Amino acid sequence: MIIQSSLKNCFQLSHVLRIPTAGLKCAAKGGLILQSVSNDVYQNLAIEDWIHDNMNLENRQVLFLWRNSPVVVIGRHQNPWQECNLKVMRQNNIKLARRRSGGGTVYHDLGNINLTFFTSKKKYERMENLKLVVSALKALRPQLDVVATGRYDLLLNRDFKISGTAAKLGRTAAYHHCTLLCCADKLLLSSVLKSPYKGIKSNATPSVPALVKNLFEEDSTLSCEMLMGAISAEYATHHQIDHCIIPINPADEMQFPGINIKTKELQTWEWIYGKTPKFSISTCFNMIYKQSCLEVKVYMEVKYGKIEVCSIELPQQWLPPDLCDELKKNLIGSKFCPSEITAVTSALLRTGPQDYELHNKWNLLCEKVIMLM
Ligand SMILES: Nc1ncnc2c1ncn2[C@@H]1O[C@H](COP(=O)(O)OC(=O)CCCC[C@@H]2CCSS2)[C@@H](O)[C@H]1O
Repeated sequence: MIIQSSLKNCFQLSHVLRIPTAGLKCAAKGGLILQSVSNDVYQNLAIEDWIHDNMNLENRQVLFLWRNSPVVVIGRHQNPWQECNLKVMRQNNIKLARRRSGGGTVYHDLGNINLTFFTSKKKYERMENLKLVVSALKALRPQLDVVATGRYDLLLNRDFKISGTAAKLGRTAAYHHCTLLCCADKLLLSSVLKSPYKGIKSNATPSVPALVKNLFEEDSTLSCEMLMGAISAEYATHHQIDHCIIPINPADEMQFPGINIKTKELQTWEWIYGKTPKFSISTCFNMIYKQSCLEVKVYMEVKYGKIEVCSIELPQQWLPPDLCDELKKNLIGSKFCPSEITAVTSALLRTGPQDYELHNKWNLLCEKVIMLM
């Protein structure tokens, strides 16, 4: 594998990537292989957007290789509360990202490779790309049993998923991106992709869970570097271009004008959580107070990630209705998010009942409501 830092024998990157303005059209044709120097998911997703929006892909195909630090990546139309365990993610410092393509939820870490195939909309062909990946794997290890399925997964030994696919089709440009599991943390993968939240109803796209395997489990001599080298070599042969991988820095505003705004947007709460399709949650929990247990029923409707409707049912004799109403009133309009609800309830508790027992009961109720998020 040749990683070109000098860009000798490669297209001049600045020339190739610059936005085509009225007078400046990117002249270079053929294929291009880029690899991100960043492991930041938001930067890498932003580069995908940037290439999609700014590069002239009419006569050029681009393969972009990238890896991320631990993150769960949900599809454009998904509900993170339905798809993953946000508590476990917070505890393990695993980020959450929403991508612009549709489809299901996947887990990434440095043991997972991402491949993005950019083409014009006309040349967009997912099966061709997956066949290229299969050929690359076969070239590296002929004994591997890897096949592409009708839903564009790659399966190892018939039963185990090693790659998942999603795509974005623009007006003229398109990209198909897929994962490839080399040696990701499977324990974390399965624990973060299990939602503990019950009673959610929505029209969000559900994921299709599968048994997964790392290629490393089949052959422990394989590494991400070898896999990326083999895939880029296959891509170069297929497109009759030099096998050179151009490293790119997705924080380079000079090279990618406007990239930092794109990165910031992908990091906002409004994009990650706020784009969740409207949903409702109908659940109940038990509260133990002074050796007695009572059941609390909660119903909420959440739109743009914010609580729109809220009802909390609990015995009147336990907590005066006006206190419960006060809590509901303050929850409406707040983000369905533990840090925001903690701030809201802490402010309420400061001005709330001075009576020691009522204060404790109210505090307990607030804590339980926060745990739903
Ligand atoms: N990294 C990875 N690779 C392959 N399969 C995975 C991975 N993580 C989880 N899974 C399994 O796939 C299902 C979800 O399958 P489902 O088919 O619902 O979704 C997908 O495959 C989406 C792939 C998106 C690829 C993009 C490429 C760049 S950014 S993300 C999940 O429940 C697990 O069982």
